Amino acid sequence: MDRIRIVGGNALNGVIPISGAKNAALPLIIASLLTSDTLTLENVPHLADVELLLRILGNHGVDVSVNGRREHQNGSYSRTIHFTCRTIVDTTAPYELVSKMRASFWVIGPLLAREGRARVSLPGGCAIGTRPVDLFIEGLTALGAIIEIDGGYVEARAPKGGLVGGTYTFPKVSVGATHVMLMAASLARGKTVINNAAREPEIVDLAACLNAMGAKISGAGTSTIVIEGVQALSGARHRVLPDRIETGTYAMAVAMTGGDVVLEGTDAALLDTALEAIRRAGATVTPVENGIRVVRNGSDIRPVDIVTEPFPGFPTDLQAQFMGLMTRANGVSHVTETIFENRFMHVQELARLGAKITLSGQTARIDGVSRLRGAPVMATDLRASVSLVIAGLAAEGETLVSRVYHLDRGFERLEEKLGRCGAIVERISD
Ligand SMILES: CC(=O)N[C@H]1[C@@H](OP(=O)(O)OP(=O)(O)OC[C@H]2O[C@@H](n3ccc(=O)[nH]c3=O)[C@H](O)[C@@H]2O)O[C@H](CO)[C@@H](O)[C@@H]1O
Ligand SMILES: C=C(OP(=O)(O)O)C(=O)O
Repeated sequence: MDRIRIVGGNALNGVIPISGAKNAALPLIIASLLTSDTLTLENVPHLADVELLLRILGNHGVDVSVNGRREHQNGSYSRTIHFTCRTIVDTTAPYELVSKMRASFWVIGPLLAREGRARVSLPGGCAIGTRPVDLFIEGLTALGAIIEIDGGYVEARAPKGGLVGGTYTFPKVSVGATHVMLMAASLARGKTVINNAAREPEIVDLAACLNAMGAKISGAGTSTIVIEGVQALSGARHRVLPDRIETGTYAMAVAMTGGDVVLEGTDAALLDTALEAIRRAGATVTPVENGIRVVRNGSDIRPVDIVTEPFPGFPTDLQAQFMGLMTRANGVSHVTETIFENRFMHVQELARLGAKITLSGQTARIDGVSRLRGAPVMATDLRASVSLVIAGLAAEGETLVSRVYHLDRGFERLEEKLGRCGAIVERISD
């Protein structure tokens, strides 16, 4: 199993190209199930999660053709992928595939809308909480679906004549269930109103792509989304938006090590709250043409308290990385996690590097230390694993991160991107 070896202590200087967003690419790829025409997606990142989803869609009858691999001078590459699903050949998404990644559960929306039935295994994904699917079931039921859970599978049927528009108010904000409602309601008869919808940029990106395919969605990016159902969707061409979590991760890495880096191909507006927290921690963060420049030269890292919240709040997917940064702050900070009940597994691994963190319920108190020391550590989930990389970059000596398959789910060519900016980071294949 691969490991990542880091020798800490170098500042980061240079340019880091930001890839297309994993969490936008996944629902966009799933949307290809909604049409018999070709959906073309540009800027699709090369990640384990994307490759797995391509396999899952192949199982449903989607023909996938990858082209346009384009090397950039800075080491990123985007791919253009064409998806064509003339007919859905299988409406079952099996346990073996769905249990590996939570987003694969989202195929339930298009399968149900286009074929009138879906049998989808209960999902897996990062072990960061219980992650139930009750909101998906309630939302789809509001569109007339009849749903049962049997043998670990969610079995859903549309009423005769297909899904019908309805009104659903989410009792709690859910990104995934909002994606699924957008896809399902786009092909329902009549009008759907979703209240307390997720407002994440990835929702806006999916709505834009669906509208390019002929859907009639308004209000994406606000709490109320209205969808006028249409009879069929057509093909379209759409570019995946930049990855705001990858952007924030590298911005925090620079704030941690010091240095001067331009994050290229991204947009500060996607992560205002996180960038503001990085500024308060002492880095200079400036939007520049086609990206963001992050600089910290000499100044201390200041302690900053954060609380994770749905967009536009501080993203839970940057919580572990920010905690990594705070381990070196010149004072006490607090990190409160409100989205997932078990997203603190990086705490004990950061402690191996010398971090001082105490947990009390959903809040971590971080007593900043003046130095971290390299150590063997274990990745426990996707974002936790990259928080260990950030800490390792600033630690004295060697840090060895094991279980890097977690990292490969969401960070494209991480060691190459950091290496080009002066970090000593390499992958060791045993
Ligand atoms: C592939 C992808 O885009 N994943 C992101 C997505 O995950 P995901 O879409 O799974 O996250 P949700 O927004 O649905 O989850 C938010 C909260 O709602 C709860 N919930 C959700 C659905 C449900 O039926 N019942 C329920 O109780 C969850 O357990 C969690 O506590 O949004 C999360 C929150 O920003 C991010 O951390 C993930 O990176
Ligand atoms: C938690 C994440 O992914 P997933 O929802 O697929 O587990 C993530 O991207 O940080």
